[in-house]
Amino acid sequence: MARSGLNTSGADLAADAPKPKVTKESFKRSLRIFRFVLPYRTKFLVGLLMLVLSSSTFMAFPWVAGKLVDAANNKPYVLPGGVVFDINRIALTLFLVIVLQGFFSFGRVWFFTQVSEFAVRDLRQAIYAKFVQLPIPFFEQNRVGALISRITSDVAQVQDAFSLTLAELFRQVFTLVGGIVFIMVVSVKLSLFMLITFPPIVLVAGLFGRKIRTLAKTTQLELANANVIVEETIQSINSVKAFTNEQFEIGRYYASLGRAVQAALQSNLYRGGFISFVIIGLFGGIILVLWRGATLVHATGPDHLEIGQLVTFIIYTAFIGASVAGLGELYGKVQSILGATEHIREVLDETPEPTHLAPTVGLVPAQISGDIRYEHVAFHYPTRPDIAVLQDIDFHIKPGEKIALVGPSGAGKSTIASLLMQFYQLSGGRILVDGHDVRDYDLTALRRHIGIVPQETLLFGGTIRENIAYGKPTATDDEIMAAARQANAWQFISSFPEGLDAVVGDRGIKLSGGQRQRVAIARAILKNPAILILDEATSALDSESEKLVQGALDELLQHRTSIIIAHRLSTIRKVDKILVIDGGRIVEAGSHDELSEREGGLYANLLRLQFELS
Ligand SMILES: Nc1ncnc2c1ncn2[C@@H]1O[C@H](COP(=O)(O)OP(=O)(O)OP(=O)(O)O)[C@@H](O)[C@H]1O
Repeated sequence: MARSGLNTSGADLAADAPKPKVTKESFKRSLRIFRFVLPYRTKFLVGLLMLVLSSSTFMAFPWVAGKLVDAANNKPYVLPGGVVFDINRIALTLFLVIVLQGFFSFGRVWFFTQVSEFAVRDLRQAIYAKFVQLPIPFFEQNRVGALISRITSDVAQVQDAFSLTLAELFRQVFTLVGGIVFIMVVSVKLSLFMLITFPPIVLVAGLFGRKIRTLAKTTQLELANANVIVEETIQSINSVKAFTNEQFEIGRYYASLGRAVQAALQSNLYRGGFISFVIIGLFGGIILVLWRGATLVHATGPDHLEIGQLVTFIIYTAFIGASVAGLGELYGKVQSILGATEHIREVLDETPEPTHLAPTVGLVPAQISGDIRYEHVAFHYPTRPDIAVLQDIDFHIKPGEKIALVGPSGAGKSTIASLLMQFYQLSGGRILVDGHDVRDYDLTALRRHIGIVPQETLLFGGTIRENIAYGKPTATDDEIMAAARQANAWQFISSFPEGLDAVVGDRGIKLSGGQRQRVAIARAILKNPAILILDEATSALDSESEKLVQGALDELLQHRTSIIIAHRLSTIRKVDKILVIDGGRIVEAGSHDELSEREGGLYANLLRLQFELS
């Protein structure tokens, strides 16, 4: 059976590629993600206003606090109109400033989080819609874990950006610029002295930051590798147990975690160094400024500073220091966000299959009779361009006819069938349905007329009803029950206390293989397609279930053009034609009787082999 899709292994780490540098270009590209905010721009603007107001009141605090110290020093503040502000009034103003700040901060959080929740919902929706509409080769070229992290962790980063990081970035820049303006107003001399201490701090912090980012990237990559192990083993837990490889997997995971921890420890060493550097630099700077400020308070003449002014100055200096440190941290965050938006953008920019287009593109047949013609079809999988999987496949099935594809494993049987569904582009030849090239049909319209019962049915985690109705979401209960009866499934469904509402468990694991298959058959009966692809897998069932499934299949096959991928030759004696496939070519064609009598033929050989085995 062709692996119809998900790439759960392989080594595509492209999706976890290093984060982009914060360049003008990357910034511009990721700004495109802001189109998801556009529908909520009013709320966003109100949030922005609240942010400006809360940052402004925050900046007013040191200034008013300085005036309070001056008032305590018998120098009350006098407004230009002559109104005197004594200690009580200034303290009251200070309180008012804080209350306002609290209010504006609430507004900022309230509006920004609303915008981020809605925008992120839309973003997730857009990514998911894109995922389900992307062609199968996309899923073969990307790892499931990496794709899931697009919609989980990458989106979470963007959510952070919308709700917190942006506001934080703005607040820090505002504090930095505002702080510098305010200290200049208080004392140019002291400000210049203070600013001399900053460039070295910023420079060293920048170097530190770069090192931390490289190390953090390694940690993330190692962690992602460890997560892939968890994901793969959980998805294939049966194989892990069957091969008694629990210890091996535990060891593999432990080793991978060990590498992640090593990388994290090294990164944290630098991170710790960075923090202590910022503390020492910051406080060292404050002490220097205090010392210089104290001498200015002591001095007389034009350089003299009031104590209140010094207090104001020191608090602003602390603000400035904190915002520089904060900006250093934010740089890393902005970088992660740019990385995340880049990943998301890549998915959103992928070209989807032309399904569900409105208006439709191409032929939209209300009915099809099911005449199928493969004309010199050649094909290779996009992931393996050098290997010709099919060559010169040429056959015709008349409406209502049944053909069987037989041949050794890996011969290309499932691939032939999946090409009818247009899961992949042909590399040569063409396929006609009712005389028209399949590419001329509207993709959704054509697929609606084709049903498939796969070799191994994975059900969705809901109820049996939901799983059967997947073939026709508008089906009534009566239709669902009728389909279940025809598929020989009603007997076991009605034996469950919850009947159709019985939950099938993740991927249908609460049902047996035969039961799952009958649910899949009921689903196909409900869909009622003109063309049916049947990947026979009755070999996995015991003879009782096989009889039930076979009965259900006979019911399903009636009056439909059918392509049966046969594994057990005993089940296809009645088909109109058998095509024997070997190495991607049709090597024999004919009825069962014709082929079984052909001396030295592949079919006759396969038949003898199976007969001997049974
Ligand atoms: N998604 C895929 N990507 C790349 N190669 C694939 C893919 N699916 C199948 N192949 C390769 O194409 C060839 C034909 O596979 P296909 O599944 O069509 O064979 P099959 O005859 O149906 O086999 P089986 O009877 O074992 O189901 C094989 O060599 C297989 O390895």
